[in-house]
Amino acid sequence: MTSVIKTINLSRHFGQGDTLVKALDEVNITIKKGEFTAIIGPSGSGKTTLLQLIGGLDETSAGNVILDDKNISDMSGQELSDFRRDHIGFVFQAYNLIPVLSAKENIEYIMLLQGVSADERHRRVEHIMAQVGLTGLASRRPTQLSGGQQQRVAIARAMVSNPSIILADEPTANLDSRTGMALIDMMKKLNEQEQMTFVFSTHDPKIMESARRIITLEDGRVVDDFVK
Ligand SMILES: Nc1ncnc2c1ncn2[C@@H]1O[C@H](COP(=O)(O)OP(=O)(O)OP(=O)(O)O)[C@@H](O)[C@H]1O
Repeated sequence: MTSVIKTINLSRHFGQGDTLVKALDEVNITIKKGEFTAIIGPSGSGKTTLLQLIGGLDETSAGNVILDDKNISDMSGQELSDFRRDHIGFVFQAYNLIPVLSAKENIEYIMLLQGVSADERHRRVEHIMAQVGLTGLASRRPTQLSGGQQQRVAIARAMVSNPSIILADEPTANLDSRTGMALIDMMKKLNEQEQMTFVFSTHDPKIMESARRIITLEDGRVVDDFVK
């Protein structure tokens, strides 16, 4: 299998001297196409930092991130933002839904930026909304949807333009455990059907169990990497 994500001695430090925090410390991970991987670890262990660096949302202190055989650490701002748009789907708290847009418009947004035709956008939105169980809710604004439905919109939005990688930072946080599990089962199904690579962080032991690979971070280092 091809490797989609590779980190080489990836480090991210914050502060200096007495206040130096090694949020990530020489992390080497290879994730292959179609893997469904959970990143776990105690609070402050570096999960969000790792997902942000893999997604090109933050700058490395040292080391490299290779996505689809391209070194994103070498890319300029515009090149990186185009690459992100075309290769990565984000389900991040900071990238939440746009409140003034309907569910359908939120999902369509990136395809508009990509210049996808109206017919094709419509076709893809209908398809993905059915896949994530949102049929009939297209015209609702985020505030008119439950937390679980909003997360489904966020996942549909991340997946609709067929990125090779989906990065999700605690996608089930703020959901009750049944809704959280249903959401993870849906992600897993999509992962199996579409062969997209999923990497997500979680604190929830039940969610961890449903991952096929679990990478554990502690103090910015990989302390365990377990494939079922
Ligand atoms: N912008 C920043 N400035 C300074 N320190 C930071 C910054 N971002 C993260 N850190 C520190 O880096 C370490 C890793 O943080 P990170 O958010 O990646 O952890 P996490 O495993 O995602 O935690 P949580 O489970 O609580 O979300 C922490 O010690 C954190 O305080």
